[in-house]
Amino acid sequence: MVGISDKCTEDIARERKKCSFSSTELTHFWDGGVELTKRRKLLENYFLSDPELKSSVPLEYLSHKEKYERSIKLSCLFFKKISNWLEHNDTISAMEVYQSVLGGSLGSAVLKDGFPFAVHYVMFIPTIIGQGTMAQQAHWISRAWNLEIMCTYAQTELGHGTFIRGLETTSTYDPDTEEFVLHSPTLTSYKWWPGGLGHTCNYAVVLAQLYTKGQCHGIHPFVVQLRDEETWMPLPGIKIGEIGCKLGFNTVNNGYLGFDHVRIPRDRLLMKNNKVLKDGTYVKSQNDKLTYGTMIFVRVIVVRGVAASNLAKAVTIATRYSAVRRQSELKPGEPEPQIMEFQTQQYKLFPAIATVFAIKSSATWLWDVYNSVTKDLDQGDLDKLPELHAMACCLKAISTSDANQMIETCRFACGGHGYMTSSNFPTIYSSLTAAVTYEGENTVLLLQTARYLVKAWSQRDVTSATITATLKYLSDFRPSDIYQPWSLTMSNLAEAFRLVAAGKIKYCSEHIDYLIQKGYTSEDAWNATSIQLTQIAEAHCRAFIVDTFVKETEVAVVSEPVRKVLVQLCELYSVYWLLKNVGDFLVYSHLKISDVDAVNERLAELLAAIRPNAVGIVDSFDFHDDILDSALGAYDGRVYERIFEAANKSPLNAEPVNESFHKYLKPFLKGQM
Ligand SMILES: CC/C=C\C/C=C\C/C=C\CCCC(=O)SCCNC(=O)CCNC(=O)[C@H](O)C(C)(C)COP(=O)(O)OP(=O)(O)OC[C@H]1O[C@@H](n2cnc3c(N)ncnc32)[C@H](O)[C@@H]1OP(=O)(O)O
Ligand SMILES: Cc1cc2nc3c(=O)[nH]c(=O)nc-3n(C[C@H](O)[C@H](O)[C@H](O)COP(=O)(O)OP(=O)(O)OC[C@H]3O[C@@H](n4cnc5c(N)ncnc54)[C@H](O)[C@@H]3O)c2cc1C
Repeated sequence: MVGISDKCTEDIARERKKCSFSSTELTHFWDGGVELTKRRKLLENYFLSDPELKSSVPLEYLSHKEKYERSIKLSCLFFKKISNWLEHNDTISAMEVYQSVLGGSLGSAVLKDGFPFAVHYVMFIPTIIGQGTMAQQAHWISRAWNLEIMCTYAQTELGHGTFIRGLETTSTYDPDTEEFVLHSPTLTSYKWWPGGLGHTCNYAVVLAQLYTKGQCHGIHPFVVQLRDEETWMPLPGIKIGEIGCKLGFNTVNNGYLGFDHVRIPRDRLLMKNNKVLKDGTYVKSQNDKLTYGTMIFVRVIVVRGVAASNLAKAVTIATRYSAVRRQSELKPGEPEPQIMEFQTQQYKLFPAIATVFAIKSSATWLWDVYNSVTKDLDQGDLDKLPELHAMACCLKAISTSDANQMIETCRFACGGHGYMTSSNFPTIYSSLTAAVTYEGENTVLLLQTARYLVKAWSQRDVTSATITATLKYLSDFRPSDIYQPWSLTMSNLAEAFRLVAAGKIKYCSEHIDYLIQKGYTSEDAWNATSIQLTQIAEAHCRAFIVDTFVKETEVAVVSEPVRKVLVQLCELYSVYWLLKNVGDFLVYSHLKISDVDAVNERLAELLAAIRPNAVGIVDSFDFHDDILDSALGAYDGRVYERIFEAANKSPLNAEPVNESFHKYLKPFLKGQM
């Protein structure tokens, strides 16, 4: 084995030497500034140097029960450590610490398969903030924040996840006792999926149909105690358990929950937006969609915290591996090349790198808009809520769906070794692919954005004076019939994406109108157009992402070599997605068949231009080896030794002959069985 390691480390060191820009500078850009890089590293050092948070046996070799028990032990140690940090350091805010633990990648170094406490922070506390009165916030946030109680968010039921108006759990107000009575009338009304619900949480926000004075007012959030605070026994009338093994998230303790006429006080209804008075009178808020606010928040944080972050990990592993893995021949008789020399390999990796940066720039925009709209909502101004909802839906859907496919491609790019658990692809993939479904299944979210776009199309002339920035291209739209020469400038590419989006929105709107004229109901016309409707949401989202990425490369405060890399990635993102949907560009933009060769040429040029910098670019994501947790992707490139070390952690290798030989195999082979 001597020599292999040296060769790999030499290969990867050579890659770093030929980099044309400062990887550290790009790290600062990625983190949002030098100071933020420093703070991230400080936190990583604090947590990752603690031997208590390290596990000797890899998670995959534990039983389901052992995995859960270890996840609780590690979560407690981890969150205790967070409290200690916050007590002794005031340089980094609590919000930032929790963001890097739950929303960044740090947590995954401790609990690979997810935290059973995550929903407590990511959904329960935000729901109390968004839906609770000041008094409710004071009470519940302080209890939850101080970890006196452990909570989850129970919305989805066995029968309904998407169509939340169809939830079946009831909460009926009894004015005589000033209580609500929670009940699960059917098996399908059982809550199903909430993170930590199984055995970890003793409180939950429960979404239930509110009945008062014999009338149903739709779904509302209630804080419900599920388990005794001392004994942790389920309270009377509460039927609770864990939902069993899943593709991933096996340490998240997703649970089920049913109610048998469980009584809770009136003030457990979160009443910031809607109220029930003591006598049972219902007081409605200005917009019933405010109840859906927590979902917007999670969609917003998933874009960067889940999609960009997991894709960045996957492409770091695959790119570093491609720099040290040698295979086949490019030219007869020459030494085996690094697999990254193959153009097809570059095509698997570099668009994924570009997508990470593209998602990140849109995620930053989304987070800023979320914060500004939240402030407006607090002042009673709901004007920008529809745009935020539409953009959160399509960005969550497109970012997770791109990351899902590209993580698989990164695994393919690593050949057989990518299939090993020690590559870390299985965990990265399983935690990301869950996000395609949770917090709004992606098709459903694209249709939400499409609904907004079709409405905007019909109003584009009337509202052009006040139209929001993300829709301005609709009021500016002129069909591309008039010949204009095609050019491969970034401004022309961005314009082409807008033309495709506008052209497809126009087509869908006209198709719906046509079907209605033919006698379809508007609902049937919508359903009969829904494949194209999901595509308009994607086209709108791509145009937005390209636009945002272009603007970011223009204004980024970086050196020219770094800007050059960003511009190449931005162009690659655009050219890659153009060629993936070339038919649309031929139909709706100024692109002509005779221009397509030049676009393909440009793709090849960009791949070749990015090639020497590829390792440097993924290095700039600056993943600590413990966070990447991959035999294929560690910084030093010692791939083969790590694969071997990981294999030897298999419990089967602890003894030379397994007892099953004596019990079964031997008798079988000797014909004695
Ligand atoms: C960084 C790390 C972070 C996280 C990772 C760690 C841990 C977390 C892991 C997992 C957590 C997962 C948690 C969950 O999954 S919780 C459950 C989430 N569930 C969903 O998302 C359900 C999806 N369904 C819906 O959102 C809705 O039901 C619907 C699909 C939108 C349909 O609702 P409906 O009432 O039928 O609405 P429509 O009739 O279609 O529309 C009416 C009207 O309302 C507008 N609308 C819809 N939703 C919202 C919203 N959220 N905010 C604002 N406005 C909304 C819609 O556009 C329409 O407007 P019109 O003007 O056109 O009438
Ligand atoms: C790992 C994980 C963690 C989760 N955590 C939580 C949690 O903490 N709390 C919680 O409450 N929930 C949680 N969920 C539940 C999650 O939010 C739902 O699974 C999700 O919203 C999808 O709903 P569904 O399962 O009912 O899918 P369905 O709606 O049944 O989807 C099935 C198919 O039907 C299609 N479909 C449905 N409606 C439409 C439509 N209107 N138009 C077109 N197609 C449609 C979908 O596109 C999909 O192809 C979690 C789920 C997972 C996987």
